[in-house]
Amino acid sequence: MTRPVEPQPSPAPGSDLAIATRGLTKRFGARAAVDGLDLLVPRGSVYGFLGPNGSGKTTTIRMLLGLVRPSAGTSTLLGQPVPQGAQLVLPRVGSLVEGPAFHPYLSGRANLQRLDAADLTADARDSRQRIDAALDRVGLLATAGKRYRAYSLGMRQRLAIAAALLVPRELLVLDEPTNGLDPQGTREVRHLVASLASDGTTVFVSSHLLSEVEQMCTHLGVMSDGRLVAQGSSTEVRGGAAPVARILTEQPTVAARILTELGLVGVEAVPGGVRGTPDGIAPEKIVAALVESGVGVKEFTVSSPSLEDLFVSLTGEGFDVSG
Ligand SMILES: Nc1ncnc2c1ncn2[C@@H]1O[C@H](COP(=O)(O)OP(=O)(O)OP(=O)(O)O)[C@@H](O)[C@H]1O
Repeated sequence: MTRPVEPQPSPAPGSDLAIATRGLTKRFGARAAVDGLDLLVPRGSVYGFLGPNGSGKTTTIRMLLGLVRPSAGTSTLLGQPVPQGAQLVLPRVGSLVEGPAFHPYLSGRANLQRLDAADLTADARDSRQRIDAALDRVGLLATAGKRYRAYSLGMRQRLAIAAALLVPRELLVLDEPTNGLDPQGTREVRHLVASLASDGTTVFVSSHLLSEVEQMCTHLGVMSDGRLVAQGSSTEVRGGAAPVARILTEQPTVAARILTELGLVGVEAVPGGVRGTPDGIAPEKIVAALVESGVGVKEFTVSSPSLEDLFVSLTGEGFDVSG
């Protein structure tokens, strides 16, 4: 049996991390839904937890929040081990996993009042102030008197986030917050996440929609089949993708031979020409070699693959980029 880690009263080493896991694993029967995850989520980041459906994102979030017991591994939230220190840290963590059940015939404000009243740790005397602050934070103060059923999809999701903000939070964990939203609702949630992050709240947001994550995240973690296949700042993750040289020419066979002789990697034919990974070979050297061999170069470009190309190569699956 492993020794339980004691809750720590003061920030632990590594407290610059809002979330840290080591070997976090969840098995359902013989199958590992989450397999040996080492998450590193810096405080103050907006961390996009990306992966196709079924790759293990929700199971990971449920373990982080103490909703499901890991089969192996450890986690800390805001420097506290979970589940051991959960009672100390979870009040500082807001989450949106399945979303609260709202009453359609009550107003946004009345719905928050019900949730606030159910929180036995909250002082009832400050209820009005707390609810107004949460509504204001998500931009719903002016429409707080409208019935929930009259809210747009984006307003409903913002109200769900307001419910998570009834007490001040250092970390927000949002599971697919724009799932099922229309483009306007998606924009509203995206702006809200950006504005929460600008106040210093760390946001951990899962998504299978690349377009969402790309625009709002400072850091990315990419899941594929239960494993974390890439992690780091958005720049670092992008930097992991080698640039590709593309040459438009009417002599693709000769061009391909020259590129291969020069040492480019993965040289292949593309419509109208060839492409390959320069692997450190200077662009001017490539062009010079082609021209010296009499290859007519109509166009030459060196570019990094798009984030989508990268994810397809990491996960073997396409991402829905429609937003
Ligand atoms: N309670 C459970 N019992 C058995 N298998 C489960 C259970 N919960 C999840 N799984 C399986 O674990 C895998 C990961 O599921 P999970 O919901 O974590 O993925 P996800 O990345 O969040 O995908 P989605 O966006 O579709 O929810 C899936 O194959 C799922 O069927």
